[in-house]
Amino acid sequence: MKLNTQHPLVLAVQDMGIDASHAAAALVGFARQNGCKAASLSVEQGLNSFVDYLFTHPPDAAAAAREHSHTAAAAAPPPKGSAAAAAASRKRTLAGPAANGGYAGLSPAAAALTAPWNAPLTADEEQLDKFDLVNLKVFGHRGFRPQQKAIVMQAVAGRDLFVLMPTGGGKSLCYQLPAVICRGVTVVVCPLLSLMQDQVRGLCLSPRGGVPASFLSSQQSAEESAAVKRELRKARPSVKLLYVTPEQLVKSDSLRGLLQDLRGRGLLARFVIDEAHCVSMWGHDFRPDYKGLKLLKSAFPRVPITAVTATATSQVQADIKSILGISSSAVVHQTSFLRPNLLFRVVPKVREADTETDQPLYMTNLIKYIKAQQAAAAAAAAAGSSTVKQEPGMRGPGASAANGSSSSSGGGSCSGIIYCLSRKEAEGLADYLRGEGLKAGHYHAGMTPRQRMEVQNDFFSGKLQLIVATIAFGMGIDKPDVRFVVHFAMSKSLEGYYQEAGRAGRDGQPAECVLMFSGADVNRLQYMTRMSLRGSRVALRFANAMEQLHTMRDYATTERCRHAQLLAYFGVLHSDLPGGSCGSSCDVCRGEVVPLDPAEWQAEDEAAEGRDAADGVVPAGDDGEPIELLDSEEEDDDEVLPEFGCEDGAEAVSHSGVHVCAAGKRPGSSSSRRPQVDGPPTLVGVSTLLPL
Ligand SMILES: Nc1ncnc2c1ncn2[C@@H]1O[C@H](COP(=O)(O)OP(=O)(O)OP(=O)(O)O)[C@@H](O)[C@H]1O
Repeated sequence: MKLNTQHPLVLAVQDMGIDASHAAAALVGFARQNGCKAASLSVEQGLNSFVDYLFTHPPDAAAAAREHSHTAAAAAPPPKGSAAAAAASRKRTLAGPAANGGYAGLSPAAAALTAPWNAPLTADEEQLDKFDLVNLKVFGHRGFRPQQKAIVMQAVAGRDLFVLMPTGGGKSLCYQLPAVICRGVTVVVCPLLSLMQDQVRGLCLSPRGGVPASFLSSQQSAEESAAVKRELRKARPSVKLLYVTPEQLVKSDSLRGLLQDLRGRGLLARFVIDEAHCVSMWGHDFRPDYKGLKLLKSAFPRVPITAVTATATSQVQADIKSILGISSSAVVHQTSFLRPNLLFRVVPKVREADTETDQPLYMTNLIKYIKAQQAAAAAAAAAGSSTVKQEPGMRGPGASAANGSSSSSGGGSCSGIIYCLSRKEAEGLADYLRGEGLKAGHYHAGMTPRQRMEVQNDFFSGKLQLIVATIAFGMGIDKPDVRFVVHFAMSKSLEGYYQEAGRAGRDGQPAECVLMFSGADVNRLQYMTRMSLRGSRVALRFANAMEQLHTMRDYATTERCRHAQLLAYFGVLHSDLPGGSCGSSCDVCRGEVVPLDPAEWQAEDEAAEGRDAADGVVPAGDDGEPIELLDSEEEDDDEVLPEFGCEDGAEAVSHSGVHVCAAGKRPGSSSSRRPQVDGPPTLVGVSTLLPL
């Protein structure tokens, strides 16, 4: 390694489990031996000093100026010609290292550069209040979206909160920003391990310097979780956000003991219940362990709670509040559910064979649709436009080939997600699309965590343009430029559909959500629901699941503004869409409905009734594979299985807490399946090299 000795070197280390400080010391020693001025400091030192600064220094220009003169006086002159010298010559240095006791051996200007949020403030920045300043410097946002700031302010004031925002609305900031500002640790309950890992990685590796975050999971090694716990026991833990699964929080006495210890020291800032709809059995993704979270209010009565979800009807909201013990008068923040940039369409899944390809017509149309989308994106990129105007007369994949041209694009890249009902269907369709020259990958819960991570990364990097997936894909996926989401088969509920479809167009640019409707798919879902939830113990849930399925079917088969139907379902039609229809953001309002054949799904419905009377038949999809209503990595999670295993080793399918045993088997308490996980290494710390 050759070092540039002209520049001082700062090694910022976040030590939360891995022994990064040893590595840092070794590197610093090496750098010094090679004539470099070098020092190490912790990333969290920078963040803490910034937060401390905000509390001790009101953001007015005079105070900032005083701080500047104080730090400037204390500063040792940085080496001439260095970046640090340039920084020191700029107007003001925000971070007061002397006051905050950090950065031994570094000049303030050099210290300021070690974490970008400590960089000198511009005159404009000095006018910002602490919320705007943290939003800008730590999260990189120039402003707040509707409701975000009010939520953040109330969180910092210690209120219980209920946050209801659509997919991609910006819910994470509503608890991550208060976590940065507030003293102590914010505990985030998160349903999926992969989601926790993504969030922690995103926070720690932020280009703006990172927010110290970590997680506890049963899939960590003992050393890793011990290191995280050791950090939490410190007088001043560096971790600002700690992610845990509901299972851990409910079942682990030692974790709760640790949290009680933090609470006793005034260092437990808040509980956040992410995907809070999982708490309610009326929600579309009920998960029994979430119900156990009712213990939080009794065990930690003074610790505020934020419940966060993208989908909750008023019944589900009431249920969540009652279970979590959030007072009914707690502030509910609900932003508009209207996503006007999304164009909703429903198209028939025409099964007749295409005479040219011998494939069902819906396959031909799907290919044409995707290629047309890509062509339009390329054309838009070539024309230097970031969007392509949605032209009347354009159709989704169920329409005739002649109409299969594109309707939306957000520029050069054209990513899409295609949701399937079963793993086999997802694999088969991805294969088929690749055969057609499309860059497609598949994703489902049957893949190893490493395989899933690879596919996800390829999708993010653009190596793959299409992901063909079961519903295992998507929660927490923050890819802004997904231009279309096609449902190859309908979802099991309208809430699920809106959440999945809502992964399109998170950047606010035009995007399409196309549902390929077929009576056969209604039948598949209906039959599987019957099989999975029948029995007296779950009678209510069964009835609820069927109602959800029928609401979904009605969405597809009713010729009424699609946006209006969705908003009415969430009970916000009048506030979000005062005119009662979107005007031009759905096939109905654009007069582009491709007619469905009512006889098809009505006949299927009756057929399903008939089949349901016949007993003991394992429901199967077109491909002969059992249909997966439910597809979650959690089925491989040994935190979940013990409570929901099946008798006699019968195969258990699990998704979001709904466990299905093979016909005739009762749910039991087997913990025999302990999966091998070969996922990516658990992230408990990061280190960053920052040359000055
Ligand atoms: N104030 C803001 N300004 C600019 N971008 C923002 C702002 N708030 C959030 N974002 C961005 O919006 C995107 C979506 O945010 P986030 O992931 O929090 O959505 P979400 O509501 O949690 O969605 P989901 O329900 O899908 O998880 C992210 O890329 C985030 O950085």
